[in-house]
Amino acid sequence: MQGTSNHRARGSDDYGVYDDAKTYYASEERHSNRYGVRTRTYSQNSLVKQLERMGASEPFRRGSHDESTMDQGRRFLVNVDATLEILKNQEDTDGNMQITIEDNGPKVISLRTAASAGHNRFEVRGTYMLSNLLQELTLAKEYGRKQIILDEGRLNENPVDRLSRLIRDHFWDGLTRRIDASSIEVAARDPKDWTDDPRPRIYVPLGAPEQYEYYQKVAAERPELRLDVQQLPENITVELIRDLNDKPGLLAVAVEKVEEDDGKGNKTTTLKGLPFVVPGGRFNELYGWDSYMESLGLLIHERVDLAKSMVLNFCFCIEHYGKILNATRSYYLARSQPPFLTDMALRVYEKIKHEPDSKEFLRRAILAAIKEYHSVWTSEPRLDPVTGLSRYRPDGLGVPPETEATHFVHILEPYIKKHNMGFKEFVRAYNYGEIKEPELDEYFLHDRAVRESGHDTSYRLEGVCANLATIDLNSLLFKYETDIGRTIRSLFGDKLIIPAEFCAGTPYQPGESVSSAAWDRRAKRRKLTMDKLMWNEEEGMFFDYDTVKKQRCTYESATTFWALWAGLASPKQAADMVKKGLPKLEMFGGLVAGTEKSRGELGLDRPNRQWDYPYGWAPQQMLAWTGLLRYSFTEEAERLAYKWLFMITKAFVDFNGVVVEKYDVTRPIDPHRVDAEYGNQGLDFKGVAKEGFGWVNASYVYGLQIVNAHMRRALGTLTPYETFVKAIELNNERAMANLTL
Ligand SMILES: OC[C@H]1O[C@H](O[C@H]2O[C@H](CO)[C@@H](O)[C@H](O)[C@H]2O)[C@H](O)[C@@H](O)[C@@H]1O
Ligand SMILES: [Ca+2]
Repeated sequence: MQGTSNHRARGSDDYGVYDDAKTYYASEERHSNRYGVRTRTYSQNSLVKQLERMGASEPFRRGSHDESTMDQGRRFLVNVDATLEILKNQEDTDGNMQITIEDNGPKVISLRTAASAGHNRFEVRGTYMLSNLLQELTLAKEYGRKQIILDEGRLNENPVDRLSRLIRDHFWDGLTRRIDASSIEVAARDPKDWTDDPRPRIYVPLGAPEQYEYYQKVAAERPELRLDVQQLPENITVELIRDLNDKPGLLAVAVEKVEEDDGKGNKTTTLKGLPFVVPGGRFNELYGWDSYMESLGLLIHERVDLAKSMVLNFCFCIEHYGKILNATRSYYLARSQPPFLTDMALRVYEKIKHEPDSKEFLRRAILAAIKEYHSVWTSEPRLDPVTGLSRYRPDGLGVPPETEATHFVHILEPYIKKHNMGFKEFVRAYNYGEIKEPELDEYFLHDRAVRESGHDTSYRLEGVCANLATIDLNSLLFKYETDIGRTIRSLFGDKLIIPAEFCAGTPYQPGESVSSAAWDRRAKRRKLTMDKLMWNEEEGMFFDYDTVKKQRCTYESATTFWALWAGLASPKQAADMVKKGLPKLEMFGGLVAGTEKSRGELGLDRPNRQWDYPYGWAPQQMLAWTGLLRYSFTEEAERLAYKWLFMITKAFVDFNGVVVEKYDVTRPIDPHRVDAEYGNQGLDFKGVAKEGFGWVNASYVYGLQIVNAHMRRALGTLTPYETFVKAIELNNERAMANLTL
């Protein structure tokens, strides 16, 4: 993988400068040699790798200069607590437990060198090195170290390498959850819980009796957890979901049976949760489209098992809850999120196809996707029967409880005044139908749809979303149709039998066989309808279609590029999008969610929305890069990826390793500062960031695969895109002049 090319391999007889924190700081031996005079004995394997990284070619010969060339640089002898104290008092001048370009300290600290047994000192300078020192010492302290021998390489590491390494070695693990006795405490925690007694609670579907029994046992054996185990009834109605809001809880997902040894040689069978990656911040459950984006990064980092188990968790959700949920909490039971299951399953399959059960894995995922396609996305209320296109339009009752407390204040205030009630009192009376307000019903119908769209919230969708056949959703469904058709044809002999358990909500009878032709027809029909109703050649963009007003919308959104990702656009449409659409949406840090013109004026009564200008989101970037590459717009894909990666890397360097949920792509200095809705997730850490944010982590490793090697190097030296381009042009001119033809 590109991202680790200049990192040292780990050998059992060797200390790697870039070892993960546990390996680095938990090793007694590494830090006990007070003078840092290590006799490096390189394993043959790590030696070969080291030489490869230095650009030497085989056959390698160990010459006399090897030891010095392989010297990893200076090492420091650091007293952890005392140095942390100095950093805190001297360098963290705004006291936020981070060292950033906004701190006004002297930006220099002198450390004792290990080779001199602490007699000599060396100065560590600048925000980046000092903040890395703070991060390293915070980790060292967590591992109980009082004194360490610290490699300078961990302080001045190329930032692209450092961030890639942190994502690979730390962030994925920090975001991984599984639901079973081993970790239910962490998995059940919900920072969004609004009740007075936010205790861990798990809801188990009726079709998973073993899990119900298992969690009851866990609750009985570990009363200190206060785990509340509830079984869901078969029929999950909107009234039930509303009633569960008094007792919100986690929803059970897939488990596997494993053998457990009780330590006395007795073997028993128990359940083990299939792991999944959560987005981060306040989002501590399995999400729909975040998981897809995360899987793109996980697959690059060879965490195939994790991506595979997320697909299996989605199959479980479709089988037991009828859909891939917005996320796995009781209050999300009625709504879904943008569907990506077929692409996710096919990417995992590509990685595991040599394994004996891989075909079965894919069959189950495709059957689940077929069920989801029919019963969720192409059934009413989501289906618009007139156009045959689909809309985000989930059922539900009342005010979504999981948003931040103040979110609906400005909407509800006039009604609260009218009924002369307090906020909570009004919300309850409205939710339970004691107060009828049809206008509010309409508002919340669209609000739920906005949240199902994943683009919560945006003026593109507010007050209208449930009526819109959006370009995003219909591109995704086109992708489902083409993926399903192609898979049935190429991998299942053009004949897929639908078992009884996948029939509910679909037009199929148990045992019926499905061929690719029907799926090809569906895709063709959708494309023709979308061309007719959504494409605007003059603007070079696809737009949403309002199925009630029967007109094309005008909001310019980055979702137009989803048509490229799905392969729905014609080559001419793709070229038009690049020529006319792209310039409207391309900013300093990559693609913006929508144009400023489309968002419109903001004011006291019209606050900004996080999925509008000037914010940029990882999924928009990733889908656009992939789509552009699909149509051979390599230069554009590379440029957009560079801009996004540059922005993330710069914020990472200047702001103590920060990686956040979304960025203000028009803000070169501090793009991580977002003052919209619930602010930004991923900012709130002390000393060292442990998780980043799921889809941004993924976009970083995925983007590094899109840019070329030149660009990657330029990113490592924080070269702005314009400077990089000028340097390339100059180089090209020189090369041209030197051409002797
Ligand atoms: O709690 C407010 C809203 O939060 C979620 O939406 C945002 O975070 C999700 C997780 O990263 C992401 O999938 C979504 O696109 C974001 O807008 C949640 O999905 C919403 O339903 C919820 O109301
Ligand atoms: Ca600070």
